[in-house]
Amino acid sequence: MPYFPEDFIFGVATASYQIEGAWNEDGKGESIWDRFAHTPGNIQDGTTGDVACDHYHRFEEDVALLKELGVDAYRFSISWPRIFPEGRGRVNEKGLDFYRSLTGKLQEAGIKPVVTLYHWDLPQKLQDKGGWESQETVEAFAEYARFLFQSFAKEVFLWITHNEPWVVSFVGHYEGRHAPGKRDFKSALQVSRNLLLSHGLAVQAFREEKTLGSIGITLNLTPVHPFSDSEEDILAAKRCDGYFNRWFLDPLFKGEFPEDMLLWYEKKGFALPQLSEEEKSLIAQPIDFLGINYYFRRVVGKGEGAIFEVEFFNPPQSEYTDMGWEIYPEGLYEIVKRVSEEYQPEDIYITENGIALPDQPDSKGRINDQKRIDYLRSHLLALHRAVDEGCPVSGYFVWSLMDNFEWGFGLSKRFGLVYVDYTTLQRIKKASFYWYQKVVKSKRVD
Ligand SMILES: OC[C@@H]1[C@@H](O)[C@H](O)[C@@H](O)c2[nH]c(CCc3ccccc3)c[n+]21
Repeated sequence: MPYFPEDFIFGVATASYQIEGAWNEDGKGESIWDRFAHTPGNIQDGTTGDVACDHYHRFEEDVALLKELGVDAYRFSISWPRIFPEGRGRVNEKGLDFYRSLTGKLQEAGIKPVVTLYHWDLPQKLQDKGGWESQETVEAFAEYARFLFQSFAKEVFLWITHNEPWVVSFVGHYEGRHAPGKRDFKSALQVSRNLLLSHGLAVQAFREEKTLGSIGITLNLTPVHPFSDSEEDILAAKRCDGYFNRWFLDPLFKGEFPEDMLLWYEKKGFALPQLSEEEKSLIAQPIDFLGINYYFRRVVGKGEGAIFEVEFFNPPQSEYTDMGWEIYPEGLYEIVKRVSEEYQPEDIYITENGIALPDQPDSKGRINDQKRIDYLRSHLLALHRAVDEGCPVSGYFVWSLMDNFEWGFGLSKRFGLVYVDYTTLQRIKKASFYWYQKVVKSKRVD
């Protein structure tokens, strides 16, 4: 019966734009996701985060759910434009008050706050001046981070500078499926560089302000397997591993972008200016932990696709989630082992893992999401193997506490341990809520 260490942290995760609503209340400035979701055609089901779970007004009820769940920690993100409506300069006191109230309620409930500084909702005013392609946003982020370290100097357990710089860079600026909806590979490369620089400046500010707690960054990492053992499929998998994983892991832990990827991009006409020695040491300064978001693996082979010349495969014998993602629990073990051995992070937290299912209440209003219980169990067992083999993993956060606004898919994808009825905003605890409650209490997965 696998037990996790007594001090292992079990939590759940959310993000500001996905749950808060109150998109233009109490002095909050517009974010790029407000703009993106208000632009017809961008969100598959035509919904927006204008209300979402209305967490801004219902946070006390939601903290009560967290207390009932019994989690050790709760990961949430701070909405930058709620604090600085124009991105920098004027502070919106009511925005700051909201997060003071939230952290106060968490403290009362004995739950450790885990704060993500940036989970994609950039102030629109900064986007109007170039967004993450611009040095101004890099500097504004450092000011925003420093202000939060000063404002919450003692009450935060973990600080995460960025959530998934890969998604911000390539889904937001190359694939165009996320805000700001650009489709320009050169912009995506420039954005990835600026996100890393802004991360470095924030870590520096954290150390200078002598803020309590730990600081790190969260990456979405996916094992990449070749479709066959042909030379060209193996090379395609290596390219994809560089694109999805090593592009951020190498600069953060080795101070260099991966050489093979720089050469490949140059060959494709996208030369990235060299990082100066100072920039390399800024990006690669020591962090206290690496956050890993794990959901699925990728299986690839040689393809004619434009920049990467790869083709993605969906193994027919696997099961898939409501997002169309393969269910592959061993991938969590694989990625933790690989990162531990190749990059030797100080510490690792699994900052997201979860599954979207077409959850609906039955005739008695119950939601028996057994498939979510099976998904979480299999991934926790895979994680336990890595912990048992000595990998430095200190915690695990389920995505998500409750159903919420799933970016380009809107409100149609449900990841929560708690169901949200978007017409009444009623919260309904799913079967997985009670299952996870027992895991958190016993530190055991059976
Ligand atoms: O999709 C579920 C969650 C999002 O709701 C979180 O905000 C985000 O941090 C997050 N990342 C991933 C995996 C990476 C990914 C994101 C978007 C598209 C494809 C893969 C899954 N999720």
